[in-house]
Amino acid sequence: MNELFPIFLKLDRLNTLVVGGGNVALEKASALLRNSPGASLTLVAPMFREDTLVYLKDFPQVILCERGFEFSDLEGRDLVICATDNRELHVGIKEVCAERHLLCNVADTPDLCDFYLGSIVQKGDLKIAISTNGKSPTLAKRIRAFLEDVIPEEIQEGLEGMEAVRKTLKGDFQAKIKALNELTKDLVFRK
Ligand SMILES: C[C@@]1(CC(=O)O)C2=NC(=C\c3[nH]c(c(CCC(=O)O)c3CC(=O)O)Cc3[nH]c(c(CC(=O)O)c3CCC(=O)O)/C=C3\N/C(=C\2)[C@@H](CCC(=O)O)[C@]3(C)CC(=O)O)/[C@H]1CCC(=O)O
Ligand SMILES: NC(=O)c1ccc[n+]([C@@H]2O[C@H](COP(=O)([O-])OP(=O)(O)OC[C@H]3O[C@@H](n4cnc5c(N)ncnc54)[C@H](O)[C@@H]3O)[C@@H](O)[C@H]2O)c1
Repeated sequence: MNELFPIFLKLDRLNTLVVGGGNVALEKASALLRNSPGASLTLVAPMFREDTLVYLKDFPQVILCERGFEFSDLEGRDLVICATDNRELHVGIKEVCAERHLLCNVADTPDLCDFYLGSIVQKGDLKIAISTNGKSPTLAKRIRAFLEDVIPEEIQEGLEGMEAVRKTLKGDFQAKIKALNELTKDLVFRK
């Protein structure tokens, strides 16, 4: 059984640190920024790969610190993602994060993670997060691609229609739920 609990974070209100500036750091930072372009994000690394620098150019709020990680970098953070090539450093950072009740993800190291990144399907306002409980990120990627393909773009119109209706509904909470269930009961998605 997958016992992970998914939540949807407002990353523009949280302060996230990515330790590392190479391929894996780019993968994790781009996963965050693809979903939350306004994410408040800092990367610290003595070396930033060209690809990372090019990608991050489009996100002026992202702060780059070109030096080795220091424990003071953890001050004021809400989330930390370790993505360097130094495992001992990751173990040390994870330890201090635990002491400070800071949520920490160590890329590709499930044992050290408080949370995993998921595979994310996005269609307008609809977002679906997929987890395989760490069993197979590749399968998660395949399922994402499948869902992206079968969920129609028109889902956004449906969502906007429902939003408009729910704003106009009068009556008590139970009556609203009944009306909304009635409205959506025959909804079938076809491509
Ligand atoms: C979803 C996604 C999010 C993201 O990172 O953005 C993500 N990994 C992605 C891709 C991917 N990662 C890897 C491959 C190579 C093929 C393969 O191994 O399958 C591919 C596929 C590819 O790149 O094509 C390597 C890998 N990953 C982990 C390990 C360690 C281990 O399993 O022990 C190793 C071996 C490293 C090594 O060999 O040394 C571990 C984790 N990777 C997770 C997330 C978490 C579990 C998510 C879940 O429950 O499914 C978890 C536990 C922790 C974390 O990192 O958060 C993103 C897909 C985005 C998308 O396209 O939709
Ligand atoms: N590239 C991949 O897709 C991949 C896949 C599986 C596993 N890995 C493993 O993941 C690790 C990272 O891979 P990568 O390709 O991102 O490497 P990389 O060389 O591109 O990046 C490593 C980053 O870590 C930074 N770093 C090193 N010491 C640091 C410190 N003290 N403080 C802050 N940053 C520091 C470096 O400056 C660099 O930016 C490696 O151990 C690699 O074997 C990589």
